[in-house]
Amino acid sequence: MRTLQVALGERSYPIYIGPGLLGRGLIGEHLAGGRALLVTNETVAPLYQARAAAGLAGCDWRAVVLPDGEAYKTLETCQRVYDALIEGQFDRTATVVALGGGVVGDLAGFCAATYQRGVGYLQVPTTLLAQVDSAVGGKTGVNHPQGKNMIGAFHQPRAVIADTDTLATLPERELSAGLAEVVKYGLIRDAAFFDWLEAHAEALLRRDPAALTHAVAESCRNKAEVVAADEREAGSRALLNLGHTFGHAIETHTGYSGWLHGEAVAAGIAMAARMSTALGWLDERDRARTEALLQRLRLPTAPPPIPLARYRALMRVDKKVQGGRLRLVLLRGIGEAVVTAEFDEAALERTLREHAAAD
Ligand SMILES: NC(=O)c1ccc[n+]([C@@H]2O[C@H](COP(=O)([O-])OP(=O)(O)OC[C@H]3O[C@@H](n4cnc5c(N)ncnc54)[C@H](O)[C@@H]3O)[C@@H](O)[C@H]2O)c1
Ligand SMILES: O=C(O)C(=O)C[C@@H](O)[C@H](O)[C@H](O)COP(=O)(O)O
Ligand SMILES: [Zn+2]
Repeated sequence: MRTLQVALGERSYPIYIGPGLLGRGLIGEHLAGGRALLVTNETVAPLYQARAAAGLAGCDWRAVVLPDGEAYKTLETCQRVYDALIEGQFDRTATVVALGGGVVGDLAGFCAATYQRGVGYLQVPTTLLAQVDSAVGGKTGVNHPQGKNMIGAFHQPRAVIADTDTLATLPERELSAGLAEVVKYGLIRDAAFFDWLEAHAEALLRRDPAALTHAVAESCRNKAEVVAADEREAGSRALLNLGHTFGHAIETHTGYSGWLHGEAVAAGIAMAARMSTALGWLDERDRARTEALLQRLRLPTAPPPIPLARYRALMRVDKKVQGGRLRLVLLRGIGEAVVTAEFDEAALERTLREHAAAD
């Protein structure tokens, strides 16, 4: 087992990474003596609820099983979690245990942040995307029909327990989606990790355990450092949004179904790279390396056709907009990104026009 730490003073917490962690009692050890509500979904429950129950042996807990899918990451679904907490007479010593992918983690974390003005929660991620990204850092929330993650709260978990055995049952498409966020860390701050990903793309796709564990651990290390430096995204944390302004627009446009978050982020990263090259900031060789790696990982590098005016409007529904000005994460090189509003609009226009549908 690897253990990392997210260093946030009194809100610091461990990230455990390794095989066989679900049944090892780690969940029970982090309940701080209170009762637990396990939040999971209809796909994950039959696969892993029994193993999580072994990790909760001797504890007082119950479960709520939600419908599966990004389209259910809504306030309406939160209501089901609140109902379970109230019907189960959970008090402020309760711990919410999020067992599942990023949808379950974001939603259960938000319920924990808001139930009785805030109770503790544990992230027990079972997708690659959740293990490398969403379980770490305390961004919780749900979608609004007009914009991704528009309702939410910063609320750090008490621990992250990433059992890498769960990745064995992940559909191939979901594995690739998680790899999009892994590539992101290489691009924004870790050129050596990007080189490693180029050398190990096939090993990752065939789920070589050592390669997957390394990818999870290096991703968590990078994310923990970024979050520790800027917990509430006053500045540098926004780099973790590489590709997301383009990508969230795809997810909203498609009604949170059809495109996976990681797929939309991959297309968004490729678009951010093209725009960076159009601005003269990223050389063509590094842009081509970026696109080639995403493609080898079986990820899309272009958005679906979206009318230009709609794409522009969707991109403005973004938490990085300040004073009406769009800010984007753009690349200066592999391993070097900036968040900026200072770019030539023509480069953005050109990037959007390349793929736009007729208005
Ligand atoms: N909070 C953050 O910092 C952050 C970061 C990145 C992404 N996100 C959010 O995370 C979400 C995407 O997360 P995701 O990619 O995990 O999607 P997801 O939660 O929808 O999970 C993907 C699919 O895999 C299934 N699944 C989960 N574990 C499985 C397993 N071990 N075996 C088989 N199937 C399994 C799920 O039921 C689902 O059908 C988006 O809502 C995104 O906005 C949040
Ligand atoms: O943790 C962060 O910060 C991120 O930006 C990670 C992203 O991968 C994630 O998709 C996040 O939810 C996007 O944040 P948002 O603030 O743009 O909704
Ligand atoms: Zn993301």
